[in-house]
Amino acid sequence: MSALDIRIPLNNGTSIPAVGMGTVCPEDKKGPFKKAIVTAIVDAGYRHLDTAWFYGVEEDLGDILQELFQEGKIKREELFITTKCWPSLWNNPEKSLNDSLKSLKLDYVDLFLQHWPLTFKSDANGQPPVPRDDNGKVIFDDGDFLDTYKKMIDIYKNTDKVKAIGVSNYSIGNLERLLKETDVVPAVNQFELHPQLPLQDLVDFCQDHKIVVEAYSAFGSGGAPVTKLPLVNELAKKYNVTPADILINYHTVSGRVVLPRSQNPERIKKGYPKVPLTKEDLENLAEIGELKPTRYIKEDWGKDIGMPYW
Ligand SMILES: NC(=O)C1=CN([C@@H]2O[C@H](COP(=O)(O)OP(=O)(O)OC[C@H]3O[C@@H](n4cnc5c(N)ncnc54)[C@H](OP(=O)(O)O)[C@@H]3O)[C@@H](O)[C@H]2O)C=CC1
Ligand SMILES: O=C1O[C@H](CO)[C@@H](O)[C@@H]1O
Repeated sequence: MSALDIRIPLNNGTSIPAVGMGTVCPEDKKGPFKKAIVTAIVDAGYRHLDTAWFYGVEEDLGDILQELFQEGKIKREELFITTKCWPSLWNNPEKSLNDSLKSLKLDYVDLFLQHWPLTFKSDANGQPPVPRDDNGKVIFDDGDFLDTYKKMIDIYKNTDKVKAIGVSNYSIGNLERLLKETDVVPAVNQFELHPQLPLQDLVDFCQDHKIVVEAYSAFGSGGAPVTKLPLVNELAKKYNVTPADILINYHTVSGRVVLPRSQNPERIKKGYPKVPLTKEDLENLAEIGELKPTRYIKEDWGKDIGMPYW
């Protein structure tokens, strides 16, 4: 039984595979990228890819997908593909989406996210992606971050380019504003989440409003520090699985999506078995972060968005 086979219903009547392959690709891993994606889809059975305009991988990903489609290894409709609008294109999400579709060589994505509730002051092509002044400080635009989501609603309602829309890195306060001022509840909210950062209030808020939670950096990002926690390793021994399996199931047994990244074909091929974590296991895991919250992705532009423990 594989966690890769679990699907979670979305509030637009479709569903999403609970485990999605993360596609952030460090510069030194660009070589193994193709092998990683092909292994994920063909050998491991991943059906969900999480990418973004910002990641700089969409052109390569598009080439890889075309090859797989042409070889008959997978069909477009069997895949769930997410992309995201970066804050440097906050006032033109349609351009962000069109750029992504062109690079990915796709007609539509299954999910289009606002990457951050932020506005950067960049040019009409979204360059530079992160504008900074001479002191290195991020240059924000004076627009309203919610305008991006409002324009995404227009795309959702008036085109066939996206099956669902959602948000990422939205705090409770940002979601409250969105729910008050717009008429499309985001299908998902994607944010950092793992036993060292359980964010139970935000998770509950999302689930109460039928917004599926997507966990990013579930291993703690580069070097996978969360896999090294003693309790995670004890549970791995108890269930005869790997620490990574425990961290994936921490989300999937709770009805959440999780987006692991790996460039290691052996790890990818193995996939993730279902692990019957108990309520007590989940509470003990979350207690780690309740006692000592630890966030691994602490981009300087994110410190004022209202997310706890920045
Ligand atoms: N919306 C947003 O703002 C953000 C979204 N994301 C999304 O989430 C995805 C994942 O998050 P990310 O921060 O990239 O990284 P992860 O938390 O998934 O960690 C990746 C690291 O874990 C290692 N790893 C993978 N599998 C295992 C394993 N079985 N055992 C031990 N180590 C392992 C990888 O090494 P190796 O390659 O050698 O296996 C790599 O060093 C991103 O790719 C992106 O799609 C991420 C950050 C922000
Ligand atoms: O999605 C994202 O990935 C990077 C970090 O890996 C982060 O800045 C961005 O939101």
